[in-house]
Amino acid sequence: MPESGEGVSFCRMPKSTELILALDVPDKAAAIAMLDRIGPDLKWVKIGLQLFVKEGPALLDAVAARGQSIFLDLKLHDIPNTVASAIRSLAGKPVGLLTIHAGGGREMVAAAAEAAQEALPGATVLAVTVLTSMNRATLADIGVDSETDEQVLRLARLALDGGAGGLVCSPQELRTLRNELGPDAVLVTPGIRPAGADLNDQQRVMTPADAAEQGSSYIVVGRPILKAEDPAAAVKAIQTELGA
Ligand SMILES: O=c1ccn([C@@H]2O[C@H](COP(=O)(O)O)[C@@H](O)[C@H]2O)c(=O)[nH]1
Repeated sequence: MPESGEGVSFCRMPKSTELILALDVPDKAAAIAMLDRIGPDLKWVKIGLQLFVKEGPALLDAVAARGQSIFLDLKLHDIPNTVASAIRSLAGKPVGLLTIHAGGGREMVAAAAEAAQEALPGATVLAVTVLTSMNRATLADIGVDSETDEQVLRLARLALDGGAGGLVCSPQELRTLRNELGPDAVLVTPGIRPAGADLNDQQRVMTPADAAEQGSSYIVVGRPILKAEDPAAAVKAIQTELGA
């Protein structure tokens, strides 16, 4: 819970911020080549839809065998039974973090959390709040007439109430969520761009250093590393920004 002193409210922060590489490459060969180029200093790798759809669950074992922890970013969003069944299909796989969409509702989140407890003990189910590629206008397009941070907070409360172990949000909501949830909440933030980097399709962004300062548990970075001339140097530069 937030602390306050002499009328000023402030929030304690998590001890450190870890980098997760979004391994958005076409296939296993490209994935392994990229991990070889980056080397052993990277602890966390995010496998998303592009790579998982192409290679299937066996890829998880191949990456884990290299000693890296896996964030499986499937953003599951379906009726509760289907989401729970998909998670049960992952039983025994080396997954440390797994995403579902908070927008699937409380029952879906609860079914996912329960299935993960059985099938993936030790994994944290993260609920995606509002995608970092969205803003006030694109939320309005889908009929959500709220400020982005209000919608993030609404979905965050629902997801944690339903049993999610953490949240995916943009770094721009970190201050609000830390104040609300305290230092122990797992807050994972894509939408990270080193100063001067191309935003691509991201809308709600922040630099690695600022996201760390605002209390991100894990930052997720893809294209600024994958497209860099020297991905290992890009990883090192970000880790240095994080104070690692
Ligand atoms: O709200 C979200 C949720 C997930 N992502 C994922 O993170 C990476 C970001 O990649 P960049 O190349 O650094 O933009 C990507 O895999 C997304 O699927 C997100 O961006 N926003």
